[in-house]
Amino acid sequence: MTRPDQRSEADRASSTLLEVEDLHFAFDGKAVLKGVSLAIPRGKVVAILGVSGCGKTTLLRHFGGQLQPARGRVRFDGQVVHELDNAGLYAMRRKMGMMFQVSGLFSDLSVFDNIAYPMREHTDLPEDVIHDLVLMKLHAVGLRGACALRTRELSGGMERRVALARAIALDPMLIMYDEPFAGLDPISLNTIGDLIRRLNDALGLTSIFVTYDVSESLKVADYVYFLHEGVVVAEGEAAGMIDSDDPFVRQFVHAEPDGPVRFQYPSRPYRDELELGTGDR
Ligand SMILES: Nc1ncnc2c1ncn2[C@@H]1O[C@H](COP(=O)(O)OP(=O)(O)OP(=O)(O)O)[C@@H](O)[C@H]1O
Repeated sequence: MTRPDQRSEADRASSTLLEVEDLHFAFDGKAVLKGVSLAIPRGKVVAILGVSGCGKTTLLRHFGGQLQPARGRVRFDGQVVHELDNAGLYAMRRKMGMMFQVSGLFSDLSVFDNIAYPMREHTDLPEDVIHDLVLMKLHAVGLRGACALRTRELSGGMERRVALARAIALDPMLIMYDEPFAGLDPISLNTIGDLIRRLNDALGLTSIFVTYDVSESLKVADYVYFLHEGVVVAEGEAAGMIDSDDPFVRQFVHAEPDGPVRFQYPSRPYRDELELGTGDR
């Protein structure tokens, strides 16, 4: 018989698609992640927020197994990512779609062929099926009519949408977005935010995006984590963040220039600096 505490542990594990436990990582001796723990529930849209350089991309690269943790683990769909062999990693990555800030599309291929590319590489589907699937993916992002264009002919917002269609080409369980809103005009930005939400719900995905864009995150995500100096400093339902009195959340949500995230780069006391060269007084 299953004890209630065992059952709740099992329920939690099955409702969580990706779990990060006490993750540590350093680049050349410089600690970037210092014990990050978080959980991404199946079916939800989760935002990971933090200032530029706080380690968001580094964290995503652990999710995909591109980086190995110094300590701690990432568990995806029940498997510890850094314990997988090459075949295991390959199979896991088939379940993940990724959209980067830089689209990574092939500029000399058409929009159609960019979406067809992962299908041709990773499946044995016949061309007529690939044709219909590509049009479905493009339709989902509103760009079926653009299928014959070269990607170099696209605007930044359209390029991002094509990258999104490519990220869902192989019907992933999880889709990860690295700075999906960066550098977009307000209309394209809202379009991408709206697509992240709608595709997640319509396709039964789980979505994670890392960004510094608080206002868009609070509109799109179910749950948000705040990352700062290598750890999660705050988390909660997106809907409750505007009224939060957590100092870190307040600073971020209300874009206050100073607070727990310091305006000044760490330095000696200003008075000491000013007195340099003036001799003892
Ligand atoms: N390959 C690397 N080698 C050495 N240091 C790196 C490398 N990649 C990232 N870093 C450093 O690690 C820290 C975290 O970088 P990361 O790109 O994860 O941050 P981020 O929060 O995604 O920032 P941004 O939004 O600006 O991309 C930064 O200080 C960065 O300079």
